[in-house]
Amino acid sequence: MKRFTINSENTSFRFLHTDDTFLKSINLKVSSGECILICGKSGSGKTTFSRLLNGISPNYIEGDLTGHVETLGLIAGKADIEDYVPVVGSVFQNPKTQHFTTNTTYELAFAPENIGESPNQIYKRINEVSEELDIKNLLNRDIFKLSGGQKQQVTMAAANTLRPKVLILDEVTSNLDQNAVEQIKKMIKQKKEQGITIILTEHRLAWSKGLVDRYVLFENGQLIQEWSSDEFNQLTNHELGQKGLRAMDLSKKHKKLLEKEQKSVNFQGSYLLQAKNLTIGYEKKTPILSNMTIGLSQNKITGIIGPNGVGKTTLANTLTGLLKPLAGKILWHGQSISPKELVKKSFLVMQDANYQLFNESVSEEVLLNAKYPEQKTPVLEKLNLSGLEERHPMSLSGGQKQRVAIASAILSGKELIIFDEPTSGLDYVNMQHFGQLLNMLKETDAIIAIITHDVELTADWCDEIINLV
Ligand SMILES: Nc1ncnc2c1ncn2[C@@H]1O[C@H](COP(=O)(O)OP(=O)(O)OP(=O)(O)O)[C@@H](O)[C@H]1O
Ligand SMILES: Nc1ncnc2c1ncn2[C@@H]1O[C@H](COP(=O)(O)OP(=O)(O)OP(=O)(O)O)[C@@H](O)[C@H]1O
Repeated sequence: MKRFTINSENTSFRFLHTDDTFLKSINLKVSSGECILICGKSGSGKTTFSRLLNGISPNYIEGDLTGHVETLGLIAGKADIEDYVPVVGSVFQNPKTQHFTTNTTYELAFAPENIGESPNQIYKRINEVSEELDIKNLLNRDIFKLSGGQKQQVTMAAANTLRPKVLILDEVTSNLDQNAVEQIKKMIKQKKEQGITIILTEHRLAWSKGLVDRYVLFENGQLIQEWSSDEFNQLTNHELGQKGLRAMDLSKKHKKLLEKEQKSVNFQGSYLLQAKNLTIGYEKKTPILSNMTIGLSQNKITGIIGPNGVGKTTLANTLTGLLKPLAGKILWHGQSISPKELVKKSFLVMQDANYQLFNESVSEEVLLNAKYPEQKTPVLEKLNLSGLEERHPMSLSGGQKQRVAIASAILSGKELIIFDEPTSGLDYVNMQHFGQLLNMLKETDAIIAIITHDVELTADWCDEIINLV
């Protein structure tokens, strides 16, 4: 009888303290060297299922598991989490939750050290894996001082140091630029040739072309459809959209995006917020971006794009007053404005929603400092969060957390709202709804900027683009 690397038979799972079984009777068999992509709307159960494959559930995220699910002979519910460590490498949706150390090199050394390897072996592994992903420049750095994309790359490398036979990658490209995505694609191709089994859970599908053998669709905790890559490639964007999925072909959107680029700022124009000769960074000696002149308007959505580590988040921190400029001026209605005043006027939705969810329930979270509390119900409805008002924000799926942070920003009524990678956990439908909310926000005269690597979001919803290089 053929032995599968992953074998799930009638797997069902009910979260602790909940009444209903969430995952329902999942059947999936995956062979060695296969690459499977699990797609589906935000909250459909992609992460919940993948956690049964790497031991996180039910070991850490507890619940009632029935049926049978095994990964390389390790049976969920019976095997300890330590048994999975050497053979299953995982990258979680939010890299922050999985760092064990504060230095990138220590982070890569962590797993091999734990299984008692010699310093020489560890050094060799770090060397190999950082070369493979082209991240040698990120070694020996403070993890907390990395950009979002850089963190994602280090986490990807750390998941690979032990050369696991199965890789579970939860939205690994959501914060990455084109170049970094290409490195990851190259690596996955090599892994497949070596017989490694790969499970991707993704909303952005375009990058997976030519890489994935089978696509499976989750909906409301059920696996409802399966396609070969050929079958999937034949689906039109319209058909994908009907299933709540994003487009496979982004070339037209790319072109449209580049046409929108904001070439230079005309100070005669109506830029409410202007930055003149702005130099930003964390230390005077090593500025991140120098002598920039840019403007943000009311009634327009400005996309801020550029490669990983170029300084997009640093710019957002500066424009919202969290970081002092190293040189240059920020003007509001033509008048100089201090960082303290900027803080009062602005709301920054951070790249990692975990950093800004502090309350006990979704409702409390979105109403904290809300200027428009009466808009709570329609905004939550638009963001598909109705029914989750009493849930603890930390028990939500990645995309749901992201939408809670977005709802807080919209209800805050602040004059300047910057979203840092707001769509990393969002499916097609939620992305469109988010875009529609942005259009409504435009009418309130708020200044809206979006930092993103999401081509679809930028091409569809941004009126102007600031391309940082
Ligand atoms: N500990 C928990 N208790 C109760 N419900 C939970 C818990 N963790 C997750 N859920 C719910 O289970 C559902 C599936 O979540 P999951 O993270 O698997 O979704 P997902 O498809 O990966 O979504 P996303 O694309 O947003 O990451 C969501 O509705 C989520 O709120
Ligand atoms: N607290 C910090 N102290 C020092 N350097 C930092 C700090 N935070 C970020 N950096 C560095 O500043 C540079 C710009 O980072 P930033 O987060 O602004 O990039 P980004 O364009 O938003 O990248 P990404 O697309 O990967 O999110 C990076 O090289 C990063 O390593």
